[in-house]
Amino acid sequence: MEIFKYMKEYDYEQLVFCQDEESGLKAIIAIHDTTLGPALGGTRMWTYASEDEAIEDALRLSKGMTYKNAAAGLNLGGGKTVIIGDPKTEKNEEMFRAFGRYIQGLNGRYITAEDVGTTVHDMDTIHEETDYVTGISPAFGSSGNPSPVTAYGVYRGMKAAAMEAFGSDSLEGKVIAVQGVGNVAYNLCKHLHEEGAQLIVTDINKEAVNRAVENFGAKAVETEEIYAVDCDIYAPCALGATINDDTIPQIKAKVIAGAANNQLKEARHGDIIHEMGIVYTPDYVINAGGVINVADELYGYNYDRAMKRVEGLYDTCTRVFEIARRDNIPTYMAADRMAEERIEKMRKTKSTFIQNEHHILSRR
Ligand SMILES: NC(=O)c1ccc[n+]([C@@H]2O[C@H](COP(=O)([O-])OP(=O)(O)OC[C@H]3O[C@@H](n4cnc5c(N)ncnc54)[C@H](O)[C@@H]3O)[C@@H](O)[C@H]2O)c1
Ligand SMILES: CC(C)C[C@H](N)C(=O)O
Repeated sequence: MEIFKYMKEYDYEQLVFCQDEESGLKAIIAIHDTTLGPALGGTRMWTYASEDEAIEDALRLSKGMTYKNAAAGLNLGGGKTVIIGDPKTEKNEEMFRAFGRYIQGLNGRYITAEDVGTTVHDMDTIHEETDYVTGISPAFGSSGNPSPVTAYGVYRGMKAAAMEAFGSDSLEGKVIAVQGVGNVAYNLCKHLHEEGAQLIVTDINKEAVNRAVENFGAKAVETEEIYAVDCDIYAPCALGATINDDTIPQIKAKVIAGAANNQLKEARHGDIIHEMGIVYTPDYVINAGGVINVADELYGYNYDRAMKRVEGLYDTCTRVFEIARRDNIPTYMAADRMAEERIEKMRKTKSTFIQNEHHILSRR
């Protein structure tokens, strides 16, 4: 992989490789853009097939966080970490302590939180070494596990999408196909079940499926069957790239709205589903609840304030649909436009010189 070429193409600021032999830490922190503020984004632990795959994931996910934070109206830039390893068997305390020291070394340019493969407990361990970590235990006055809040945001965004597609935001009686019923999607299913939606679920983890079947009366299908089921809404809540050349021809849903990051395998897949008349709720807009929640910790965490902001994702999604209609473009492009406009405006404002008294002239 030609790293600098890739970084230049998408204007990345910094890539940090962190290694600690004793604990087995191999981490990559990617900082995409800090125009709006310090880069905030979670730490993913995953069994990557190669180092290139890990680097690419860190880069892609950190850029996603720049757009997510900008679209959510947060004064934060985008960053992300990937740790190479199996989160089930290769974690240890020293690893997260060593990683915490690397974060501390960035002196606030990057703030972390949970992502796939990491937990509140891991964030607490990082916190032993640095304050630049969110999503730690509520006992520290923090916001804890972001997943239930992400789920609430996805639920709100899904209602906005239903309004756009069906003319009503009620999800009662709607058939919703949920792919992956992990931390976020389990909580999402709860909201959907309470509103009277009918759920079809799948997961590679049978226990997760059984939980949704038992608690929410969901119908279970095999993992490869989920795309083709008869449903109103498809909710991708596992990993990315599930909207692709193979799956699109199978999809019967009129709405795609889910928690997963990087749902479109390539941008052109967003064009194809747009032409098919599917209302696609851009991933980084609808799944911003978790980051909105952890970002509130920067001001002294207040649950009600954070939830009110997450509730507003309904309006943010509606705004994206409006821009898409106004400019006659797919929704993924409308979301990018919204985020980029905000960053560009701030970039221009920041070009104004501010006396920061850092040089000697201001003191003589
Ligand atoms: N947790 C958050 O607050 C948050 C915030 C924003 C975005 N996201 C994104 O949402 C998605 C889900 O996050 P999570 O925290 O619930 O993760 P999770 O690991 O708890 O859940 C993911 C689930 O998907 C299942 N899965 C994996 N591959 C699958 C496949 N091929 N088919 C079906 N199921 C499969 C897993 O078994 C697991 O149960 C991720 O893409 C994550 O990046 C999460
Ligand atoms: C900061 C987090 C809660 C990050 C979350 N994993 C996301 O992708 O938005």
